[in-house]
Amino acid sequence: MRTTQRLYEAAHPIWEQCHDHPFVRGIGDGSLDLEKFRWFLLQDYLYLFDYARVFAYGVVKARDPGLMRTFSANVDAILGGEMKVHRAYMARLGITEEQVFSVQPALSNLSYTHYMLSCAAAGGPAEIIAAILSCSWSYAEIGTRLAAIPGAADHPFYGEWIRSYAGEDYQKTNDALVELMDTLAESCTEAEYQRLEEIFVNCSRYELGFWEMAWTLER
Ligand SMILES: Cc1ncc(CN)c(N)n1
Repeated sequence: MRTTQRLYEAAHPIWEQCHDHPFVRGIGDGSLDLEKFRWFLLQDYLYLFDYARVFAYGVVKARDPGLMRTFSANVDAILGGEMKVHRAYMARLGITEEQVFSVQPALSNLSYTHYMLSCAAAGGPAEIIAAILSCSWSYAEIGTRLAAIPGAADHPFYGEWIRSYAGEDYQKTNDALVELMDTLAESCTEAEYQRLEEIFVNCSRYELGFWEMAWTLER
């Protein structure tokens, strides 16, 4: 069985809770309270800077030039690609980048990013990809599932969010990361695999916590 298939199965019950979370459901049926989305957006914008830093660790730790370029391209894809959608929503909601920086990250957010950064600091490229993969992959799945709800991707406000994660660019970037995880784990021992699974499942738990943080407006 592919490593990513094992990882997916290990985290599957948590991912299903993410799909069932009222915040995610609210994006899908358009009923999500704007105040909750606004809080999510602010927190997620802060989150993505650290997420990009986790990839930057990969640039430092990779020995192979091709792998360095992959990590570097992902830093770019986050700062210039995914965050562009956030900036568009911020403009719609009248939020400036300066205002985001005056917001305190919620503890669920801070704990998540610090966990990923500590895995990246202590590990190598495989641990780094394991730490970012549940983030990238779960959103790819959420985007795809939400886009399959009739009318959801055309919603005047939440449609753009759905289209960005269901879109070809995001899906392709995620597919490449899934493939990279399999490549990097190809010759790992069972004990090394267990460490990757631990990281992947913990990050999936943090993903669920992030939805809950936004839903409860955790400060
Ligand atoms: C918390 C979180 N997790 C995942 C993603 C998708 N990159 C995100 N933007 N934010």
